Amino acid sequence: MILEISNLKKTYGDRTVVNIESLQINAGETVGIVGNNGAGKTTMFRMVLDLIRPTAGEIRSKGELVDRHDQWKNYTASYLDEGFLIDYLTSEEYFMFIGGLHEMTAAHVSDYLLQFQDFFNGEILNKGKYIRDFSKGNQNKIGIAASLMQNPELLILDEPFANLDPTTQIRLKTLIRSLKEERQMSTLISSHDLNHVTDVCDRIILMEKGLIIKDIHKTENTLSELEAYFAE
Ligand SMILES: Nc1ncnc2c1ncn2[C@@H]1O[C@H](COP(=O)(O)OP(=O)(O)OP(=O)(O)O)[C@@H](O)[C@H]1O
Repeated sequence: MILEISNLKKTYGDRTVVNIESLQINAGETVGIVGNNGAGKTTMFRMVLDLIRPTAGEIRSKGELVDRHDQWKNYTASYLDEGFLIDYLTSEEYFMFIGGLHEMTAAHVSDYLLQFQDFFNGEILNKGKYIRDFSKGNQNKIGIAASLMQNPELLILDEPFANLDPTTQIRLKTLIRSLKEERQMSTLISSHDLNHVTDVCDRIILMEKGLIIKDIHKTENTLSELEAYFAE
């Protein structure tokens, strides 16, 4: 079990925005989190990554409480938003910086980036631009590629398909699938794109007002089931 959540609550004032009794994520699963604006997806991710403190409850990664231990940081990578980037660096400088944190040499970083040629689609490297001057979609690509530099066992992405062009959306799905197959990587993806998320995930969790309303193992009916739910 890579992640185990129990009785997790986050309250702001008198509003409970996350209220998850129990959720378990198994190693190798690709899990999509769907739900309308304000459902609590990002807040849940922030608690899982120990970026904000729960009001109550526990989050364990491989059995260890994430707010008490650091071991999970060695195998957990994430890209939630552009706040994860360093906007006054160029993309190359940023990759070198992140690579340095993982004890990669400059040559190793350059070599690593070769596999992202398709994903970057010629828009990321050698542009002589600071990260702040890239489009949101291209910032996404930089953040996702950088998050994967540590060879994570668990990857957490917040709305990764938003702002990506259709070609890159498809390439991102291919990338996630191949990392699952090659390395048994587990992925948590929040998304408003029901098509992409049901396509790439084996399990879909539907949240509403902080609660888990459905936890579905994907079948050929899942997309239409979700579409019917959101059409109501
Ligand atoms: N720091 C905060 N103070 C007060 N309320 C907050 C805070 N952070 C989040 N919220 C509220 O918590 C609720 C859940 O927000 P969250 O961003 O987790 O939802 P989400 O499912 O990620 O939504 P979206 O699909 O719009 O990204 C929202 O109503 C939001 O306004």
